[in-house]
Amino acid sequence: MARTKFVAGNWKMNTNKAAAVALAKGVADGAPKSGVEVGICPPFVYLDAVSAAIAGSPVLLGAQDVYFEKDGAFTGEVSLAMLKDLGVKFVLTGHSERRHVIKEPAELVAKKAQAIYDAGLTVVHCVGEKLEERDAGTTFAVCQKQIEELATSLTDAKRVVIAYEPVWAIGTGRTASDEQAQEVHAFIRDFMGKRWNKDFADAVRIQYGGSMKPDNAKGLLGQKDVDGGLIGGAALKADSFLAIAKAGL
Ligand SMILES: O=C[C@H](O)COP(=O)(O)O
Repeated sequence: MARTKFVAGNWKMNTNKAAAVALAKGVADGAPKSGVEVGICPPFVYLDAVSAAIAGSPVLLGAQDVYFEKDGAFTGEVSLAMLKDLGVKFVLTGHSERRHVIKEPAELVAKKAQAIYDAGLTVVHCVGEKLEERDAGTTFAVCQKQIEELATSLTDAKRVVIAYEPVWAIGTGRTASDEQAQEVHAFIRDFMGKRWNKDFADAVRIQYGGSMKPDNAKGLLGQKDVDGGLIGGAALKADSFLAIAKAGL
């Protein structure tokens, strides 16, 4: 099954309005028109400006988070309708910073993933073990439990993306080796084949995230089950982000 690679930049809580627009324009100007999908997730408050900056380009607009309710008294939250209004096509769920820093519980992650899918958008569901979990030999078990947050009623493989992000590799400069990444990606695909079915699992894209840079992207993206990347630090400069995206061609 040929899977088009998907490289997404997660800007996290970085940039200001002028920098966000300039970065978005830089990415839009240099993004490959085919062969690899490219997306960017600016902070909520810059989504509108970034949406305008990438209009007419192949770059997909993503959001870093969302709330699962449709509307109402949920102070500080942002709905899927609001995101769709601005042209958002995909939304992250279960990012390790939300799980471990913000302490978002698995039940809430699961509700968000379901709501994103039900709204017709793509879910980029992040999974990954902490260092102590890797050392304890529970990497596969942790990833499996986090994949199980997705209901099996999510059957459109085009709109389900998994991002495997070992927590010990995020923002640390310490990347999983090509072999370590491939081993977990293969496990995830195999597990998804059992939980959904093989056709679904063969079509789902599994991104790698965690200190992916231009110099290690080719090796990681060359692995059989690595279908793209979720990029943090290196996505804050258009040239390094585009170099990673082009490594996926
Ligand atoms: O969402 C992106 C990941 O957390 C990776 O971040 P990083 O590339 O800065 O390690």
